[in-house]
Amino acid sequence: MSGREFFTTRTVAEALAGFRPAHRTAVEAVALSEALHRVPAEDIPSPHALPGFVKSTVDGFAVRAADTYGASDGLPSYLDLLGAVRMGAAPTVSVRPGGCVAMPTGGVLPEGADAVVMVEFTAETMPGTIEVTRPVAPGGGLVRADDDVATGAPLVPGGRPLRAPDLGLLAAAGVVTVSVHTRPRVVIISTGDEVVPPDTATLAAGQVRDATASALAGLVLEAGGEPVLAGIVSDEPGALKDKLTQVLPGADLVVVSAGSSVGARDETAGAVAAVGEVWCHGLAIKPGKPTLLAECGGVPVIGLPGNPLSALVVFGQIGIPVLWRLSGCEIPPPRPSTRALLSRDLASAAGRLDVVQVRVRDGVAEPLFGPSALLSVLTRADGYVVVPEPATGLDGGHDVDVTLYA
Ligand SMILES: Nc1nc2c(c(=O)[nH]1)N[C@H]1C(S)=C(S)[C@@H](COP(=O)(O)OP(=O)(O)OC[C@H]3O[C@@H](n4cnc5c(N)ncnc54)[C@H](O)[C@@H]3O)O[C@H]1N2
Ligand code: MOO
Repeated sequence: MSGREFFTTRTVAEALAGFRPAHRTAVEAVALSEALHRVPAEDIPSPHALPGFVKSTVDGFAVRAADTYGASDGLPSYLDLLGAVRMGAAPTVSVRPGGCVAMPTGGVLPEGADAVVMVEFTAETMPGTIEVTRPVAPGGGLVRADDDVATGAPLVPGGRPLRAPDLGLLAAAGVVTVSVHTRPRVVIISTGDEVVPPDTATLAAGQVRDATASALAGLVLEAGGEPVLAGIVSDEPGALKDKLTQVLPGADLVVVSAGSSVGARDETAGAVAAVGEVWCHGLAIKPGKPTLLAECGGVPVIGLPGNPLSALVVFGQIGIPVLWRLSGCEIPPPRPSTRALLSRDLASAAGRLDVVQVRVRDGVAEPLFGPSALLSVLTRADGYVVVPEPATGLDGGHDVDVTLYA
């Protein structure tokens, strides 16, 4: 052990508030079919009012509301049937006092009418005469031309990933291409002389297959980024610096796993300092203390702990919020969560954020313990519980928030 230590330890809250790259990815036009989960750079205004015409919301008869006032089973109103509106076509008749026009749901309200009475409250007692047994107020049974969206009003907000209904509203307004931020290119570098590619059939003593890069690539995809696997870099002095110099020009974010601790061969801090500026080295989080945050020529660089479990936890807490910001996402999607009864006490240190993996069964959250050298804890977990920075622990027997894995 060299006697080196973490010099610039920060809390997770400080990192989320202070490690906020100014860089945003470029904007590109994409077809609606490609736009799910992409982030519009700005509000997208509606070129037209929606639905665009006064539209019946029920099957029934277009009427003048005043002609139905006081109508009841005992004392119905009788109206002359003047014609019918066809779906998808302009009305060819108008409604005069004492008259009505048959309406399908979704039809255009004819001139002269101000409401639609539902067919359930009518009967054709004689051919051409409609009996109405319930009054309808003006505006009843219809939506106005701009009730959904007014001309020029935003269809969807900028800075929020597009959801399925957003695509529907854009399509309804005839907006078939949208300007969205490009997916951040996240370059993933694994380091360590012992780390070999996952397709290595037989391991020599002490070798491990690269678990972290594949898992990080999955997290990047889930968060809307484009993972770029840049391979495994040896612990040889200078190798990581050369790799960083090579990948930085094409990267929006660089993630380096392992080599962030304080051991004699831990190279990340030196390599990053040679090409940029270290923002913090050491994060008050468990697991994941050996984390390094840096900026190299405007590109954020995250040095993750070597243990894959710790690397994934830190990427979830810090890397994904950074990725969202890079992609122009000012309104991050909420992570799925549930409330569950914590089965036992959790101890923590004040000032440190603890991320505890849990299984959730029948509303009870059972912590999964084990050294962070064991990755399978994450595959067995249903989610995690956070012990926030100010707390010294959480008491068992109380409900806690569990963030769920999708
Ligand atoms: N004296 C101290 N020693 C350690 C501390 C500390 O604070 N003081 N922290 C421990 C913690 S916690 C972790 S996490 C590790 C992090 O160290 P490094 O970031 O330098 O990572 P390595 O030592 O290179 O690797 C740790 C472990 O993970 C395995 N590994 C690395 N990369 C991969 C990969 N891509 N896929 C699968 N497994 C990987 C590596 O073989 C090691 O077993 O430091 C502790 N020590
Ligand atoms: O932080 Mo280590 O990252 O606890 O396994």
